Amino acid sequence: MKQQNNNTAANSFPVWGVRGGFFQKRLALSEKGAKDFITGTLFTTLLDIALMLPAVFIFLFLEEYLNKVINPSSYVLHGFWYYVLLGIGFMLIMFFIAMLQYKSTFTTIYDESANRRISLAEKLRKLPLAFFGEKNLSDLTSTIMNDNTDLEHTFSHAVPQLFASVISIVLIAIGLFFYNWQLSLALFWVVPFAAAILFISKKLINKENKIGYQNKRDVSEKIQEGLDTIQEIKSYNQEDTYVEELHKTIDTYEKQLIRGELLTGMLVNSAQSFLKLGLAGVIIVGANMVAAGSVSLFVYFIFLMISASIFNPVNEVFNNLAALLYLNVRINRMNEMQAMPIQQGETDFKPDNYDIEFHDVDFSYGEGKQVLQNVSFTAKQGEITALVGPSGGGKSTSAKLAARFWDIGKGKITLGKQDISKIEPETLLKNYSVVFQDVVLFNASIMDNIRLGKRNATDKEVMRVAKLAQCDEFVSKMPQGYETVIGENGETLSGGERQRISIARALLKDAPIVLLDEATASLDVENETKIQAGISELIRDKTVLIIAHRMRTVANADRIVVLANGGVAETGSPEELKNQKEIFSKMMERQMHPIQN
Ligand SMILES: Nc1ncnc2c1ncn2[C@@H]1O[C@H](COP(=O)(O)OP(=O)(O)OP(=O)(O)O)[C@@H](O)[C@H]1O
Repeated sequence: MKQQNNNTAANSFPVWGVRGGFFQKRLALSEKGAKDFITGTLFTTLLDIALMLPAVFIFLFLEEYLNKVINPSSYVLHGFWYYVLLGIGFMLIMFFIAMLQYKSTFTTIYDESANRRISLAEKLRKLPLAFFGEKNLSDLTSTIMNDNTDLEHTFSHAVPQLFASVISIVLIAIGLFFYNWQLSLALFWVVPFAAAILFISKKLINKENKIGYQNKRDVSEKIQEGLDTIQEIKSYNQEDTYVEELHKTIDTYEKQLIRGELLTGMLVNSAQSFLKLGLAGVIIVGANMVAAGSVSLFVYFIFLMISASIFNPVNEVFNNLAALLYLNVRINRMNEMQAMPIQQGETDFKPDNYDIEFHDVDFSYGEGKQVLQNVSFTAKQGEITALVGPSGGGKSTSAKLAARFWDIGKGKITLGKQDISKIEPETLLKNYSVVFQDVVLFNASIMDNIRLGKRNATDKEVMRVAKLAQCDEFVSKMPQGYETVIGENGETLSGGERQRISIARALLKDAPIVLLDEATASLDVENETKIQAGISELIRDKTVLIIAHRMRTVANADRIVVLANGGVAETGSPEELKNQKEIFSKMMERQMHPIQN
């Protein structure tokens, strides 16, 4: 069974070409979100039109009663209570439309925003590790959290209002032109000019927005960098330099913000002021028409009332103009993330055996230098294969490639004769227990941290593997034993304790392939010896790929692969390689007699 295409996998984000597809693509909405957006816009339009009801009420009332004052013999059809009921009716209509508009824009937008965040997080989960090497993590968090929060605001306030004000003004304008085209012309002549001001200024504001967005990201990256490297900053007395750089970055952002606000404010104010000329037009033209007797005082009065409030929704749009123009920048960022290619493959994977074979593998990280070249070796099931060699030779890279953390450039890596690049990464990784030197722990209890290896493991199972991994010794000294919470990334533990938890986790997972990359490097010799029993259980009958700088750790391996300068320099049993007197034997010598060397 082939894994679903990335675009359809998570909450249909975004599926082009279906109904509402235009809004989906343009506004980075889900299929449901696009439909909700259309409903929200319709209700906002209805509300904008309903806001004219007080004017309609006054129109109807005055038409009847003013007529009576001017012409006492005229007949009054409706009494006082009719107008009381009509007023209440209009108020109820406005109330219900406002309620529906609120629900269809605000409530649904927050649902959509939650879905969008989940969808982006889901996408991130599926991206290859290569992606995270190239991207700044604070930038990704900022896209998922901050950009989405800003979009929430823009989608609930500005975007439906933008569409609604255009639709409602066109509809009201058509009605008014039929009623009195001269006064309507006096009111609406300003619209094309105000639109032109905005259209022309859009480019300017967009340019400022782009710079402002980049500056904002620079600030959050700088803060993140400071937090990540706080230890180094303190130990090398770099506080002043860091604070100075942070000041500079914030200063640039602040200046840009002020420049952007001034520009937007200036352009928006000129467009808003221009719209006011519509009311002035009605006052002047209407007064002349009343004087000439071509329009009644009453119609003039009604037009004045409508003119005073008809552009209110547009002003609301103008007030959110910067956010509206920012929309594109943010949506492009999200679409960019959604469009990133993910690793795909078969989800139905049942190999005959668990031999890992590298066939002429070439690999480089991104555009950088070639890290592996023509690497070929086999790690057999039931055997321990040790990768050794000088630092930077490509050992960790090979171990990670064996689990498809990255995809290779040339050649092939197979597991049980099946090409791993054709197997869906999560399916593949179910077959691996991995212990790296950089252990990642969660701010949870020790029990839960170990249970990560097998979610449904009982407490008894967890304790058994914890004992094998020599966790008992330090856990028994903790206040709540296995229930002790170990802080963010296990900050309350030593390096060796963290590694033991990681080994217990791998023991619990009990997968057929075991990758141990400097898994015991942080342990002292005594603890490493004690833990060997646990490791022996972990690796029994499995395919084991082990990386260690300590030669005593790899001395019991069945096969040694020496990686140097990105290629396989030697391969054979430890005994064979010792006799060859090349890299491996020299490394052994050097560690056994460090002084002579
Ligand atoms: N994420 C990465 N992005 C770019 N280059 C990398 C990355 N990881 C490793 N490299 C480079 O790839 C080469 C091989 O690194 P690798 O970690 O595989 O070596 P190693 O043999 O495991 O070294 P060591 O014994 O020091 O751990 C090195 O030149 C290293 O700088």
